[in-house]
This record gives sequence, structure tokens and C-alpha cells, in this order.
Amino acid sequence: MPAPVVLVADPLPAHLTDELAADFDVRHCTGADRAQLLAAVPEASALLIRSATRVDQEVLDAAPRLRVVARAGVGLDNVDVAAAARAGVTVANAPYSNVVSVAELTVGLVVALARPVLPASASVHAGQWRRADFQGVELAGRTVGILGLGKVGELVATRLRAFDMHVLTHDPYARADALERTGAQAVSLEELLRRSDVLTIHVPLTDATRGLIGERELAWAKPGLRLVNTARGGIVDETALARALKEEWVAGAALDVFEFEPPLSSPLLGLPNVIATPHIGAGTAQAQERAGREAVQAVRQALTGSDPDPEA
Ligand SMILES: NC(=O)C1=CN([C@@H]2O[C@H](COP(=O)(O)OP(=O)(O)OC[C@H]3O[C@@H](n4cnc5c(N)ncnc54)[C@H](O)[C@@H]3O)[C@@H](O)[C@H]2O)C=CC1
Ligand SMILES: O=C(O)CCC(=O)C(=O)O
Repeated sequence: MPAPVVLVADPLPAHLTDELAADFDVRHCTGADRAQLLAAVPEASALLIRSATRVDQEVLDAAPRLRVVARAGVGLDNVDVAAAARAGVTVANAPYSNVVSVAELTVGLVVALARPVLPASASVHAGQWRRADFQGVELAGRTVGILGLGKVGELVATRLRAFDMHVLTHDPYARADALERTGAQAVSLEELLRRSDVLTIHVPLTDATRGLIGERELAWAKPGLRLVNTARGGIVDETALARALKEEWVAGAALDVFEFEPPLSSPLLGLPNVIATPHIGAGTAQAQERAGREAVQAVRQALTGSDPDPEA
């Protein structure tokens, strides 16, 4: 019997996919290229993805042999989980694999918004020495609002507490133990915006959170707000945010995620008070190793019912 096909549609550490090749027919495609994905998926018993590949009804319909979609990462907004369940396809993610990396990037972006490190560095590289032009603000004593006190939100809260920031959160489903561990004060969304000097977003992208931070919410914002989004682009209305940034009602934004990636026509690109990174929250060697390994294990588990990985 031919070995089941495992289709790797997004980049994963090569040594992990090489390990799979001992037992499976491992093939590669660029999942973001729809035509390539639809051409390759009919043979696949397993699909290994990150965030760029969209797995929807059309892909599932084209994949009669598919038994598992393994997501090497957290967010499942690029997978139609309900359609997969109807088709009898298992969906697995790696929920703890990269949360520390995302939290660490988030803290770095908060600091980079408070202290203009990026333009200051660029000016020194350009041969300038303009010390007075790069005055920032201290984080100690200021208030951070955490939208979504889940795994990443909690890690960010505890790290920013160490900066002596006061921590507020809005999360209708927040666990009591997470509130206790972080010392975060639970407030409404409106109060979160009205009181926060820094707002950092850590909710998943769902029908309920799409556009959660829009014109009305930004109008509630405390003047001078600094906003960080390392969750998903669709949660923030980019047009409304761009307007608030141009009016300097919102002082700055640091965005790792965009509604469309790459964000070629985003109104946020080119604004001087925006730091933009190309969805690198999980971009550490450690996170990629953990996420890839968990996804590979999920594939083995689904296709053979076993998990020979000694580290499992
Ligand atoms: N930039 C990157 O590379 C990465 C981004 N992410 C994103 O970060 C998100 C959060 O990750 P985790 O903390 O692991 O997820 P999580 O599931 O542990 O936490 C999400 C929290 O959001 C809360 N929430 C849900 N709906 C809400 C609403 N309407 N208002 C307020 N709170 C709400 C939930 O109750 C939960 O506590 C992921 O869904 C993913 O989109 C995750 C990993 C890497
Ligand atoms: O590295 C990736 O695939 C993106 C990570 C991410 O956004 C996630 O895990 O939800």
C-alpha cells in the first residue's frame, strides 16, 4: 500500500518534515497560492499548515482523503473548524507552543512605543546625534489594558507588572485564577479604553471579535493611547485606527498582524507613528520547533494512532 501523503503547505523546520518522510509521502506546496493548494490537496491524508494557508469548504471538498489538518501554531481563524468536523477531519493546533514568544515580542513593542528606539537608531545610522528629539515616556506607574486575558494576555500582564504598570483587563471569560495571578482589574471594554495608556490585544479572531476595536472604541480611548496588536489584524478597524493615528488621538501603534497579509494597501502603512512587523510573534527558533513538533505529532497520531516521538 502506498504511504499516506502528508502535504506541508506552510514553512516548517526541515528536520521535522524529514522525520515524517521516513513513514509518509511528504510533499510540499505553497498553501497561500490557492491554485497550488487545490492541485495538491486531493491526494493528501494530512495537511500541515501555519497561518498563511486557508482551509475552507472548497479545500475540504477537494480533499476526499484528508483525515487531519495540523496547525503549527495557535490561531485557527484560517481553518473552517465546523466544516472540517462535518467532513470528519480532525483539526489540531499547538496551543502552548509559541505564547511566550508572542508575549516577549509584545513587551518589546510596548517599550518601543514608549521610547522611540527605532527612529533614534535610524537617525544615528544616518550620521545624526539628536538626543533631544527622542524623548519618551516611562511605563512605571502607567496603566496597561489587556484585551483578552488568555495564555498570551496573562504572560504579557505578568511581564508588564514587573515594569510597575497598573494592569486592567477586559475578558468576559477570564478565569479567576488568571485574574488572581496577574492582579489584573477586570473592567468593561469602555473603561479599558478610557483608562489605559497602553492597550494590548490578545483575543482570537472570531465573528464576535472582528472589528471589536472600531471607531466608537477608539473614540473612547484615553488621548495619547499606545496600541499594540500581536493577535489578529481583523480585530482592529484599520481605517478607524489610521484616522486616530493621523489625528494623534492615538499616539502610536505597533502592529504584528494586519487584516490582509501582506498589508499592501493598508491605510496604516507609511504612518510615522506606526511600528509594523510581518507577523513574527511566533518567529523564534524555540516556538517554531515546539509548534512544528506538536503539529507533526498530531499528524502521526491521526494517521497511525501512535506517537513514537521520544520527547512526547
Ligand atoms: N502574532 C503571532 O504570531 C501570534 C498570534 N497569536 C494570536 O493570539 C491570540 C491569543 O492567543 P492565546 O492567548 O493563546 O489564546 P487564548 O485562547 O489562551 O486566550 C484568548 C482570550 O481571549 C478571550 N476572549 C475571547 N473573546 C473575547 C472578547 N470578545 N473580549 C475579550 N476577551 C475575549 C478569551 O476568554 C481568552 O481568555 C490567538 O488567537 C492568535 O490569534 C497567537 C500566537 C502567535
Ligand atoms: O508562525 C505562524 O504561523 C503564525 C503564528 C500565529 O499567528 C499563531 O500561532 O496563531
